[in-house]
Parts: sequence; C-alpha cells; structure tokens
Amino acid sequence: MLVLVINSGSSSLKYQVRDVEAGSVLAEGLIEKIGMGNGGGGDGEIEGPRDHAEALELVDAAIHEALGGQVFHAVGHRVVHGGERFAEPVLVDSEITRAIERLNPLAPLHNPAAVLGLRAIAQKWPELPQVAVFDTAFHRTLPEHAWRYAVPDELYTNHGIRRYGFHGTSHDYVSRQAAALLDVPVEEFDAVIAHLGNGASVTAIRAGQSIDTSMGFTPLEGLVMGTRSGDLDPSILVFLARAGWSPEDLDTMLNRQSGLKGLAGNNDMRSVVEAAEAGDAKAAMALAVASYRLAKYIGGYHVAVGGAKALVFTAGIGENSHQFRALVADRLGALGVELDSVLNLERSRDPRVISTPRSAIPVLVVPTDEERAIAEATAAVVNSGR
Ligand SMILES: Nc1ncnc2c1ncn2[C@@H]1O[C@H](COP(=O)(O)OP(=O)(O)O)[C@@H](O)[C@H]1O
Ligand SMILES: CC(=O)OP(=O)(O)O
Ligand SMILES: [Mg+2]
Repeated sequence: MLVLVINSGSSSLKYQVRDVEAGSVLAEGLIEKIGMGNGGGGDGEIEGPRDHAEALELVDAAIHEALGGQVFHAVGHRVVHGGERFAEPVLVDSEITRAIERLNPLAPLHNPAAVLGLRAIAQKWPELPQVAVFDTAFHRTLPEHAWRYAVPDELYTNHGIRRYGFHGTSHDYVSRQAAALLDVPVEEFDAVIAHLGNGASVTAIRAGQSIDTSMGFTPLEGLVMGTRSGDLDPSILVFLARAGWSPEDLDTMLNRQSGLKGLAGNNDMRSVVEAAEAGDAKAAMALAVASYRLAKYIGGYHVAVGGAKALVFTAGIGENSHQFRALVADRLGALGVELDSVLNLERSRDPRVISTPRSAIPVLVVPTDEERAIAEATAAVVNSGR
C-alpha cells in the first residue's frame, strides 16, 4: 500500500509517500512558511503558500513529478493531541475531525494545523481514507499516580487538566527497535527513552509500555527544549500575570522564547555546542542546564521502571550530538553508566550500543522514524476497516 504521510506543523508541512510493504520512501519534502507570505523558496523546499489547501496543491504537484502520476491509497496524519478519547490510530471522518479540533487549545502549536490538513485533503480527495495517528496514544497506559496533577479534582473532571504525554509514536517505535537490538522481547523490556528534537521528552518504559513521560497537559512540561522552557515554578506565571503579562505574552515567552534560545540566544543544538566549544559562557551554561535536567529525569525514571535495561537516545539531538550525549552520561556516573568515547563518536543510521561492556546499563542510539510508524499504522487501520 502507498501511503502519503503528513506531519503538519504550525507553519510547515512535512510529507512522505511510502510503500509500506517494501518499507521504501518514494517521495518526500517540506513546505515552509505556510500563511506567512512569500518566503522565496530554497533547495528542494517550496515556500510561501497562503494556507494548507494551497500547500496541498504544492504537495500534489511535487508528488506527481516525483512519481510520474502514481497514486497513493491512503493518508496518515501525525496528530499531536488525542486527549483521553484516542488510544489508537483511527479512520477519520468529519465527526473525528471535529473531536480533534476540540483539542486544539491543548496543543496550540500543533493540532490546528493537523485539522486544516485533514479538511483540505477531505475536500481535495473525498474518497481517500485518512488515518490520524496520535502522539498521546502510546501514553494512555500511564498509571493514574503518574498522570494526575495535585490540584483540585474539578480541574480534571471539568477541564481535562491532567498529564497526557507526547512523542508517543516515536517512543513506541524506538523502544521496539531497542528491545530488538538487545534481543529482549518488547513485553519484557524496561528502559528510559530520550527523544531529543526541537521538542524533547523522556519516557519510562516498563514491560514495553509507557508508565511515565516528561511532557504533561501540553508539550511544554519537562525537559529544556529548543524554544520551550520545560519545568518551572508555576508561581512565576502568577507573578508575571500580576505584573501585567497577558496570556499571549506568557505563551510566547514559554513556548517560543525560552529553552536553549532563552538561555543561549539560539535554538539549534549544533550552534549552541559550537559556541560553547569556542568559549561562550552562556552557551556552556545552557548545555549544563539542559543536560542536568535530563540526567535528573533519567535517574527518576530508572527508579520508576524498577531498573532500566537500557538508556536510549533518539531524534535530531539524541541521534547526532555526541557532545550532548556525553554531557548527559557524565552526570549518570552514580547509575554506573559509562560511554565508549569511540562508539559515541561513530556516525551511523543503524541502531547501536555506545556504552562500554562495563557500563551497568547499556546506552543506545536508535534513529526514530515517525513517518514509517505512521505509514504502517495507517495501512493497518485501512486494511482492518477500523
Ligand atoms: N549533527 C547534529 N548535531 C547536533 N545537533 C543536531 C544535528 N543535527 C540536528 N541536530 C539538532 O536536532 C534538533 C532538531 O531535531 P529534529 O528531531 O529534527 O526536530 P523536529 O522533528 O522536532 O523538528 C535541532 O536542535 C538540531 O540542532
Ligand atoms: C509534541 C512535540 O513537541 O512535537 P515536536 O517535537 O515535533 O515539536
Ligand atoms: Mg519531532
């Protein structure tokens, strides 16, 4: 089955056409600056469509050119927030689209774009089955003591204020790959998975299931990210609100101006590492804050899973930044973690071990592939007629 996979961001759209049975990618691309006027275009990138419908016309044309008129059979969408309702991928109809739309306020950077994408495709290709694959679904196994906030109960019952967790498609895929590499059946696999991309989260895996994760009600809680603050004392927001900051000011500060960008002036890990190596004190401090926060979570989740059988790094930073992995591992000495500096430096797209044989817990780098996981889930739903 040929599946078009769509990962809609607030102002960008990543797509792939995949042959699910062959495991191959037939076409892929990135459309940026949707709704932001003409961006000028660049290498292999198409920029500047007015809205998602116009972006879709560009995708259609690019696929047509790449595949010479070959059609695809289904569309799989990454949907970041599935709330409490969606525990697995679903075939989308207009009722499901409205249910996803009602969750928009809970993932304002991500969900509205997915809804626009679903509607644009339903209009353009009404016969094509569309499947939504949710970031939150894998975390539906969190026990209540992990998903509850200690706030008045009506905030949960009336407003759905609880921890949901995100990046689930990636944590699920990567934990399966890691278990396979270590030759452990996934249902016996206990591990800590660190997904470190623009957004970053760490998940505690027990018996192959998610039992805790660092993102919460929205993808803001937890780790220090590219532009997001992660954990902080919520009283800071009360303090700033009293000083006159509006909800929009607070949202922009926390989601777009914080994290590495807030501390070091740059949200790109490559640039922050380079600056730190060149002696920039702010960049070095940003790396210290980010690696310290992650190491604390890893220690906590090692306890939560009853002793992890592996620590796994994935996504843009986790797969590529040997410097950041080393900074984190240096803080994990108390767990007996020891990286092999040569293996840590190696570049490879294969899942691999980067710790020494003496390390108490094997440390792995496992490339994530959310698009492959979404394509496979989409084909499974369409084939089962769910
Ligand atoms: N070679 C590299 N070395 C260090 N960091 C890298 C490298 N390549 C990508 N990154 C970092 O990965 C992050 C983006 O991760 P990615 O998983 O692509 O994000 P997303 O899919 O969430 O947009 C950025 O901080 C980027 O600097
Ligand atoms: C949920 C989330 O943070 O996604 P991303 O890392 O793609 O921004
Ligand atoms: Mg990502």
